[in-house]
Amino acid sequence: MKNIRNFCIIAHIDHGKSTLADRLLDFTGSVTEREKQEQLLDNMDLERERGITIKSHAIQMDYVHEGEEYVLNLIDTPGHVDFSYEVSRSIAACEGALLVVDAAQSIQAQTISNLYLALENDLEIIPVLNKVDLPSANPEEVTDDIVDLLGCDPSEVIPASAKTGIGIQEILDAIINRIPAPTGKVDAPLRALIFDSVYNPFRGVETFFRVINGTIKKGQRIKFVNTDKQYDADEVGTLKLKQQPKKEIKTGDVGYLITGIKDAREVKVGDTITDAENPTTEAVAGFEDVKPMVFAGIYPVDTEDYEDLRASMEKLQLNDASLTFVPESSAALGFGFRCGFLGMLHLEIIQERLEREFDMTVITTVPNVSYHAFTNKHPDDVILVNNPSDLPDPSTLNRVEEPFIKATIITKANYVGPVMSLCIEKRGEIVNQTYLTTERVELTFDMPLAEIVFDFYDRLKTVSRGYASFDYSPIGMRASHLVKVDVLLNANKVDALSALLHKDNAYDIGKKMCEKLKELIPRQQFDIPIQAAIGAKIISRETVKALRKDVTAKCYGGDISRKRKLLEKQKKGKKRMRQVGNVEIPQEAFMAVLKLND
Ligand SMILES: Nc1nc2c(ncn2[C@@H]2O[C@H](COP(=O)(O)OP(=O)(O)OP(=O)(O)O)[C@@H](O)[C@H]2O)c(=O)[nH]1
Repeated sequence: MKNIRNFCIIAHIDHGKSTLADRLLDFTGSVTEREKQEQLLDNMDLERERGITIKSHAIQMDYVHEGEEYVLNLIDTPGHVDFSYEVSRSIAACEGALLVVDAAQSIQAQTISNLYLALENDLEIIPVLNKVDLPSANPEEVTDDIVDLLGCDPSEVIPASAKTGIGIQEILDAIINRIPAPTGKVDAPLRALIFDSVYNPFRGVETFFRVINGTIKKGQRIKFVNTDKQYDADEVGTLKLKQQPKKEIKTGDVGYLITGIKDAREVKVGDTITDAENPTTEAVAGFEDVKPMVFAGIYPVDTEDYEDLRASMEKLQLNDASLTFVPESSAALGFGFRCGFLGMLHLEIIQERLEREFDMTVITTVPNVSYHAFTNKHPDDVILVNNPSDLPDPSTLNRVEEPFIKATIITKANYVGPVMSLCIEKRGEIVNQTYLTTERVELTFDMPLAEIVFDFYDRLKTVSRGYASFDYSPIGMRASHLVKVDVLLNANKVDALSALLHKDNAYDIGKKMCEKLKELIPRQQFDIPIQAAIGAKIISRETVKALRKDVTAKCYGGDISRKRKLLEKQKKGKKRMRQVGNVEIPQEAFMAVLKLND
């Protein structure tokens, strides 16, 4: 045990975690020349393309330091706020963390939120000043920022470049000298923390764990404490670039487990693995079920594809346990699903995976958060509103509550004004303002989560010219005054375009929505009135003017098959459009409310 080091890399998004991980693997000879590929750990296609880490992964390196052999377990963590629960579990599996800070960008919101997570878990922090090779790097100033933040000595900050390899040796030495070896009871009953799992279509779910006490052996009968299910450990092993089966994994070490589980929902990150016959009395603390934060409807473009869509969603869920869905129907779109996501990025990823991996073309409706409604008749019973159409009739409504978050924004002093006005416009209340240095300010707001879902992040980037970073955590439900704004196209209510909005914004957003829809809905053979309404009251109106062109007009007389061909061609061009009543609505229109400021 004394020669094991378990560590993770924490950083703000794009500060170079994955690149640094690659360099460490290189340096320790954990990858052969052939296996070398940019961003080795991001092995999902989508991860590569977007250059972000979606799932955490672990990898083991062997390293010889002053003649002694060491095993280094690196746990790579995702940087985006949608996946922060996974970061917290990865952190709980380590004794130390490399805190990577970009030498040009300095400390950002997620640097701080991840650092707090690491400190809560008593991790040894090794600050790494990355990207010192950049011409725009500002090493002295950023080192000062790090020293201020951590209260450490400037000499503890390691200047490095994950790109050119500067400082890698120093980082490895620091991992061995500064991070404590794991402690744990070798003879105690098995107690292991699940920090991640991935779905493998051939082998079932692969579970990644860190042994806290005892040993896990191949063939052992084991139990997951929180789900209370038992399995046989068909295979256990360590995580080199490829998995290496082993007879057992001992206290302090990190490994993988295969039990033939086919459904990702059975394996919960944060759960405890123990021996079925001789279970541990204490589960690893802090287990929580991941809750979806954002909901949206997903519908097939072609109503006939509903069953295919269901099958695809089921398969996707086997592989992404944080996705939830229930069937719903919409008068406008027919049958589909109301899906729950961790955040907007997660929503985008699911939509893209449905298209790429399952060849499904889908329409996504306006995302909303989950509200709590209470009626006058049963003022104590919560009605969950995950869909605008679930909101009880306003006349029977006692009150509505919406989820609030604590938002932390770090920006430059010059941009405090615009950032504050944006947050206040988004119904935020300032809680705190701290100068981290003379240049950099940390602002804390209580804000409704719903306001973050709608275009907040993009606007924050714009008002701060990119110099603002943002992080949030939920702080519970608070009373709110909501109204449902409906949209009527050609006098037909399109339920899939309805949105729940705060009373004060409803008129303004309703008006902007009509204007935006006017841009997005293609002109057709007739005038299309677009109206926004609250209840029976119309609050805004626009019109899409009629178009006179008829694609088949030129085909007078002649062969009917030519006409069909033209219509066929036109239909292809109409992909991702839905016919509602007699109006064709493109996919963008369903998301119009998110793009009101474009
Ligand atoms: N010049 C320079 N660029 C670097 C260095 N380290 C990383 N980069 C670049 O910075 C960008 C982001 O690096 P990543 O390693 O993907 O960042 P990350 O923190 O893993 O990002 P997420 O996985 O999305 O959280 C990439 O374009 C890297 O090539 C460095 O030391 N010097």
